[in-house]
Amino acid sequence: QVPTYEVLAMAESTVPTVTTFNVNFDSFDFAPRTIPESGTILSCLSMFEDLGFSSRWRIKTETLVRFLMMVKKGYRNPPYHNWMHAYAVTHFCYLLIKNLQLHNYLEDIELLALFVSCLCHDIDHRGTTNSFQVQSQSVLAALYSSEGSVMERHHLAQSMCILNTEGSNLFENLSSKEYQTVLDLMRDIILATDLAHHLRSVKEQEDLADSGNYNKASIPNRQSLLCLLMTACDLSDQTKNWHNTKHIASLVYQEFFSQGDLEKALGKNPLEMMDRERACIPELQISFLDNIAAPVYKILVKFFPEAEVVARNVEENRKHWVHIGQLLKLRHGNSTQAMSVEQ
Ligand SMILES: Cc1nc2ccc(C(=O)NCC(C)C)cc2n2c(-c3cc(OC(C)(C)C)ccc3Cl)nnc12
Ligand SMILES: [Mg+2]
Ligand SMILES: [Zn+2]
Repeated sequence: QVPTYEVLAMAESTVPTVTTFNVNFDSFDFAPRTIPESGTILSCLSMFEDLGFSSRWRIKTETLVRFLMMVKKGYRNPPYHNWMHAYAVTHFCYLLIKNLQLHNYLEDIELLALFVSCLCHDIDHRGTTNSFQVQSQSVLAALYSSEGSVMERHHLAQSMCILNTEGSNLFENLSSKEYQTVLDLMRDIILATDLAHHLRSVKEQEDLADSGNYNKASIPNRQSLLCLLMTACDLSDQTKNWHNTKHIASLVYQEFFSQGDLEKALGKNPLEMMDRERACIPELQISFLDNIAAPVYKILVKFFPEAEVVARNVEENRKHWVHIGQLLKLRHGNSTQAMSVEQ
């Protein structure tokens, strides 16, 4: 945790330009997890600058640095749902804004809300699912289970606390109307990161893309697109090279299997994907790509053909999983023992 004044000193002297980190920083092929965690705060600073948010919304560098440090500190350290996930998700949002002329589809304040939501969307995640909160009768379930989206409501509440803290309120110079709007948008966007919400909304997003009738003047159209873009950011590790994708799978299953261990200890039967005795990772990843990830990027490409490369990368990664699945079958017969991800 670099102390604020050091980051400030660095920031005040030169907020590094985005390409200071890597000339490829604004390309869909760039893997943000190659940035060391120690450089992520400054990298977020440079993304705010580069997107023109700091000047457009009169965000003081000092306030922005404090906000970023509070958000980063707000994340715990489970294998997957940690600060580096939030940073990678935020970087993909930066890529979308830089490469897809989103201002022709969304209002400026919606782009600000989307970008800040990416930073905050999983804050204080414990590495367990909504259903685990309910099963284990956690405090968060007691607070939010009647409304559903237990973890997402908590991520939102934590984000609001940071914005309400003196010195880290990013939106301090927005008008009261803008302020209310950006908070309402963050609520809709962060609640949209609940997988259950996504599965209910994806058909509508596909129909909108297929209709070719997207209308920037339509609030429901804009809301639908914002949810699609948020999910595309949340899953963006699947759009990078195989090395990245394989690494992410091992992080996700470390988290899932730990939850499965907890559920067994509670005398519950975990889902197969959470049970290290039963899960077959290649199979599970192929169905995750087919049923959840690939459809999101196919719809994205229908809206934005120039994003074609990300959908292609997802297909490439699927091929790798098929290959690994075949290798496993050859080596271990058809045993369904959970195998570490080889190669
Ligand atoms: C590599 C990778 N494998 C995954 C395998 C399975 C699942 C899973 O939840 N299956 C549940 C059954 C009922 C379908 C999620 C996986 N996953 C996510 C993810 C996405 C989420 O939700 C959004 C972003 C809205 C889609 C929420 C949480 C997570 Cl961990 N991120 N990366 C992964
Ligand atoms: Mg989440
Ligand atoms: Zn996430």
